Amino acid sequence: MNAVLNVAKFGGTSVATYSTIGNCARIIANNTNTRIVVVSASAGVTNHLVALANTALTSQQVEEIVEKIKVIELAIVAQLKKPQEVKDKLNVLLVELTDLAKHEEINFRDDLKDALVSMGERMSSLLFAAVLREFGISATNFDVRKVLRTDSTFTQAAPNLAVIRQLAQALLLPELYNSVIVTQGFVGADEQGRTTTLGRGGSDFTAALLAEAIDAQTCEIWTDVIGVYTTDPRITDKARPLPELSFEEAAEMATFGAKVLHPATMEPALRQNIKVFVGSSREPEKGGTWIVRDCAHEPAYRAITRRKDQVMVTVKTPKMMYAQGFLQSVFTIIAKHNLSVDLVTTSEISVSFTLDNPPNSVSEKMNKETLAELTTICDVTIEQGYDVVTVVGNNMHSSTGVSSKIFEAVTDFNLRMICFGANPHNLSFVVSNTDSEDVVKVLHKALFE
Ligand SMILES: Nc1ncnc2c1ncn2[C@@H]1O[C@H](COP(=O)(O)OP(=O)(O)O)[C@@H](O)[C@H]1O
Ligand SMILES: N[C@@H](CC(=O)OP(=O)(O)O)C(=O)O
Repeated sequence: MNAVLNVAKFGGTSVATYSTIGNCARIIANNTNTRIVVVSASAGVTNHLVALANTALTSQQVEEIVEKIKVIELAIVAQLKKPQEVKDKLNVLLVELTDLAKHEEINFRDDLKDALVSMGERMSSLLFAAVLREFGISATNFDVRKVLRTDSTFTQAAPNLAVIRQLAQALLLPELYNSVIVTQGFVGADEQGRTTTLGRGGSDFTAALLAEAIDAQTCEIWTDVIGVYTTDPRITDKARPLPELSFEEAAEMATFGAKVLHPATMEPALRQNIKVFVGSSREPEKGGTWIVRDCAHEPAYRAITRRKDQVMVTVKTPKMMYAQGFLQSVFTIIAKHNLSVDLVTTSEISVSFTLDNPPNSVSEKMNKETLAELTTICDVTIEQGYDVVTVVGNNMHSSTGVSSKIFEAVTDFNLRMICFGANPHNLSFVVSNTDSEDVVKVLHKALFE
């Protein structure tokens, strides 16, 4: 067995067509250490599946969406030289998908939703392995549910690290001698064997978890950009790729909106010191970003991120001046509903905090329930229409002149809340969603151009 193991993850755009999978095949062939390949669903497929799972649709609308998924999958099959065996297996999966989509309880049962939404990765991994074999790479499609044990929090499942390690060492490691293992990102199974998912964008997390479980030294995230940039290149064409980042900086960027990485990806990397590479599967020769424990440089400003759709909650009670347990009661309610609070400020009688509010998600429903419960103990004001813009860097709170440069840049904007992170890597602003793009641009100009 290779002394050095690499896990390579390919995202939705890399797995979109026969030709983009061909690019991935060349990347895999170029690194003999790559023994596990984690794939996402082909671009667009998970969105279609989420629509099927979460929307009340007529049977004709269901048929139309299923048809769109079939078109994506069958376009890949159509280019295989020997399609028949794969076609038969794909048809079995498409029948399972259609049955789930038509299930009368699909919009109400999270276990069924996860079973349905996982189908994208189950199909793409089948096709991906077949394309690899046509490129002369010995490849086997492996059902990740045999090893990726999670709890039963459907749609946002949490991994059971000890069981994953044990199962991966027993079932996955021996397989790596024979061929490259192609498996599904984003998908897991609970103790009863029911399919779970790790939350949108969770394939990066799967790759890092499997890398940790098999003691891999590196984990590659292949996507549609040539690394992690100073800010989302879709916001400004002045954004530039970063050669190097620390685990902490990357975790902060992911948490505060850099979609290129799932927020939990850095946890396994940090625990086991696994170097993470981010690069473009279309242009691998252009290099990418290495995320490592110790960087050669720790600049004051590394990057700017934006996290959209934040809800700002202010809770107020005159009792706070006397009641020591008030803050605890508020955060107990928040924790009970599994909501994560990002930014917090307090005054004598009020506390303001932001909650993430992605549309059409479970947390939107939970937000409503949480707020109803909060109103039983205090006055609650909810403000919507905010984004959080974050400057990620190092020692921003203690270096002279660093924060003043940031504040000077944003002086023309109304800043609803300002927060230095509890760690030295983060300075965040809550701003109106109509301003956030401009705030990112002026900060980028001031700090990086
Ligand atoms: N700081 C950043 N650096 C690079 N890409 C970023 C950053 N912030 C946001 N992105 C966005 O992340 C996208 C890649 O993530 P994603 O679409 O989830 O890819 P994949 O499907 O390969 O997982 C890029 O196209 C880019 O627009
Ligand atoms: N397919 C899932 C998981 C994922 O990580 O996808 P991607 O790597 O394309 O962001 C999603 O769309 O959420």
